[in-house]
Amino acid sequence: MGSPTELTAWQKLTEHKQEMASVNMKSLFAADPKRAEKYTTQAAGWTLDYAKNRANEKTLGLLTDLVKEAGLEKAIKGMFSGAHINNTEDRSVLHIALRASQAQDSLMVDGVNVLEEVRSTLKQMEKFVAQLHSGEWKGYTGKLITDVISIGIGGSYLGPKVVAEALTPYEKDGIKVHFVANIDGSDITGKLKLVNPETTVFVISSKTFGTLETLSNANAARDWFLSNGGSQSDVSKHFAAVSSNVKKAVDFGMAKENIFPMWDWVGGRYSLWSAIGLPVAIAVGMDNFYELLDGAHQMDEHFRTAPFEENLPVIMGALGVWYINFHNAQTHALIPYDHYLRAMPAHIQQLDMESNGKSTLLNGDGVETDTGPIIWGGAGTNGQHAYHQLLHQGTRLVPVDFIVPLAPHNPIGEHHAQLFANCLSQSQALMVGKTLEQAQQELRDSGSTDDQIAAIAPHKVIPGNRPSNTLLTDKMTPATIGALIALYEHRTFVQGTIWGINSFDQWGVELGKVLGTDIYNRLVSDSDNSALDASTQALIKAFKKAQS
Ligand SMILES: O=P(O)(O)OC[C@H]1O[C@](O)(CO)[C@@H](O)[C@@H]1O
Repeated sequence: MGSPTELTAWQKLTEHKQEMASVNMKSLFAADPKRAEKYTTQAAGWTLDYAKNRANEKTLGLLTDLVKEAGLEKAIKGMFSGAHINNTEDRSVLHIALRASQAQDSLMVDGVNVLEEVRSTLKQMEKFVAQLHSGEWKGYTGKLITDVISIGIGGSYLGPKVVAEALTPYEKDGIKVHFVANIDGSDITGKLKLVNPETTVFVISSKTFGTLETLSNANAARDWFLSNGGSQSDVSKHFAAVSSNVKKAVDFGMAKENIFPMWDWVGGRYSLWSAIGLPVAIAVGMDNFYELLDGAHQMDEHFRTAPFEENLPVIMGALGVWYINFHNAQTHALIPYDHYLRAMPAHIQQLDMESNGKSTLLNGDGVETDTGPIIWGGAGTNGQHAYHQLLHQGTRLVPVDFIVPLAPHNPIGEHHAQLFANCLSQSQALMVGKTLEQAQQELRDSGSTDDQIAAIAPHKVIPGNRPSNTLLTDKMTPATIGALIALYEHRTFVQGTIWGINSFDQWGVELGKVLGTDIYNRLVSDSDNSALDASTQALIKAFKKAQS
């Protein structure tokens, strides 16, 4: 596909944007008492209320036309059948296979039934998790394992970390799971201070087993283990790996049976459902891990089969494009009103920005439109006392997704009712805003003079008409969290398909890696740096001076 600007629906949306310029969401609600009902839809334990958007029936009709014209139906079929939709790496994109239903027994990709591989890996995980929790697996001095440190970065870290944190209420007793990612030595140093080498297992998660940060941290962990009582022959009792590079993991000292496979058809940022999710399974048990997979599968089935007009990832993806490309929204905020889900925006940020931060169309031409937005956010209500000011009165349009459960995990006092009320009040305030007349009246009612009203009222005006979605679920469970993350995975794919880009490669990351190695070599040698730019030369000099 070429540029989406060539699509008829895109051109109609450009015109339609002008028609909508004077339409306020408040008037859309006033004109249609059924608006909330009409623009609410459900799937996999989630209700999406998308009524607070700058959209009417025509907008939504045109957005549906757009996804159809962009070939989403074919793209979905391609993904679910294992076609090589990652064209630049000539790979299938099959995170959906990692959570396929047990009722499906084959998914043939390039002559291999990938479901057999997935299921045998799940069995291997089951065994490993059971051995750790039952106490059958012991450390080198015969003590029970109390801590697992997962070492990985990017997709081999964020997804599992965020989900493990989100599932805190489901943690099994006995084993504490920690995560290390950063090459900054403070990360691993801090975690090693918490644990005992006799009772700690390290899981090294790296699809390639070649990532600088992960290997450096894995080596530091092994050195620490060896210098604190462990011997080389004990390494296999304390280190496991998740990787598609078995040879490198064996060379490190892992026993073959403690190496969990990965496949090139799973992208890093989509890999938490594979053995990369092992730390999650250890933290919450395989039963909950299976629930997580099942929730994601429910969303997959919804995405695959529901009409686009009722399809959550399609609606959210298309509305996102409406704001990014037709309203110049540069960012999109995710605000979970759930303490355990507070790190979710970071995972979706990685998922979306590594996927859709692209400037080249599938056919190799440059894009003519904006693509993936900056994804950001954080937990409500904390953000209300920080960045929400910009959401309400700043100059930028920031579409928001509010995510909130109906029931809390920790019902104390009025906390949950207050949390829920705050969530609703934010989406309401973003939509209704405050007019100058309202601000003036408020000041008048509180006894302000005319001069004071004239000076202060303009500052109290809140433009309103700012869009948001609300995602509601009964409770944050493994299944609903699985479905939620799958929803965002598919939303990303919908948008990538509309823009005509490949959401599944990440060539941009490579340049930083290559230059990082080059500069590291310069820091630790007497190389001639005169060909480098003056700024980089000076910074290298500063580092070397500090070491001398
Ligand atoms: O699992 P690996 O091979 O260590 O890679 C880690 C991460 O690095 C990235 O390539 C980005 O640098 C991610 O896509 C990936 O999840």
